[in-house]
Amino acid sequence: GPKTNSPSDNEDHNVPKFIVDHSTRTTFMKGRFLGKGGFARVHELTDLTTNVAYAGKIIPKSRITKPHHKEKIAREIEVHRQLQHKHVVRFHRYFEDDSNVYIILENCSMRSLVHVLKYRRTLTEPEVRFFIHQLAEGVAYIHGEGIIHRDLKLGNMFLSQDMNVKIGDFGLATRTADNRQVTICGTPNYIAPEVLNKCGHFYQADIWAIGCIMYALLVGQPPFETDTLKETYSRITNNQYVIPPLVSSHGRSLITALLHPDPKSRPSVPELLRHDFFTKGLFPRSLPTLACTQVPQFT
Ligand SMILES: COc1cc(C(=O)NC2CCN(C)CC2)ccc1Nc1cc2c(cn1)c(C)nn2-c1cc(Cl)cc(CCC(N)=O)c1
Repeated sequence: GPKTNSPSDNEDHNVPKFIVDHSTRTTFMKGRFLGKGGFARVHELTDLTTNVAYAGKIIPKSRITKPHHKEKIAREIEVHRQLQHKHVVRFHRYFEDDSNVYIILENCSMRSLVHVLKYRRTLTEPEVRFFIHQLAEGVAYIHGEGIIHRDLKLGNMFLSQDMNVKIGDFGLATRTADNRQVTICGTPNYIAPEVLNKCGHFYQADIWAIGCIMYALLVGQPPFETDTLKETYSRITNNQYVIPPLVSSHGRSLITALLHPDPKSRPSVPELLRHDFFTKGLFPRSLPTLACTQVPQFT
């Protein structure tokens, strides 16, 4: 269509085809637009030295207007760059030029579980075992590094070409050390009651989010979803949700434990990984990419 001439639009779109990281003299070629989130527009960026394609978050500096914007991006980079695990999106590097900040991340070519669930509506229990187990392994690693993600959701569970879960987007993550600050910076999707009631934000809030994600994958929608944020928050505070009969007894038992209103009563990640939901049911070693669009046949 016609090139709009509004400055904001141009500044977003005027990223050159070739982007140079002068600190390492690496040139990236900008490929197709993958999507956007927060201040970032994401393109496929290919490192011309290695021909490896990445997901490059491009953040125009002109959009980083307030100090807390800068802090949020700095935090995302500072937290994410130190993490290295099979189920965490690999942070490749970051650099900046006069116009933009570039965050170069592992490309997850099967996108995220948001897209899988949109297409499939619900997943089978073996698939949910596969995905939730990988998510929990990644969360165990992050917590072991003293980090709380604080915004675990389907859209942050990226999928690699071989259908493995990669936890991404550390924009709201925090260290347990500076966990005294209880303000919620964003509106995390699966916000835990103790966070809503400002009783502090600890590892158990991520466990709660895993419960919300597990429920959404099995049932097809999140446990506390209503038409208004006010009603949703009221249901979260009152722990008001229903697990439909289609969910197995082990699935029901695990969801109930993860969504316990008292954070101290929720299972730790190691307890979660030992739950009968994982040990007493078909647990696929891998998933075919076909599972993004149809029910896979488990042999
Ligand atoms: C090949 O890999 C991808 C493909 C696509 C894709 O097909 N997007 C289509 C492109 C065409 N348009 C019309 C619809 C979206 C989307 C994401 C891909 N990979 C991909 C995307 C990735 C990452 C890794 N890998 C990471 C890490 N962070 N992000 C990331 C970050 C932000 Cl801020 C926003 C988004 C967009 C969310 C979305 N709609 O998927 C993604």
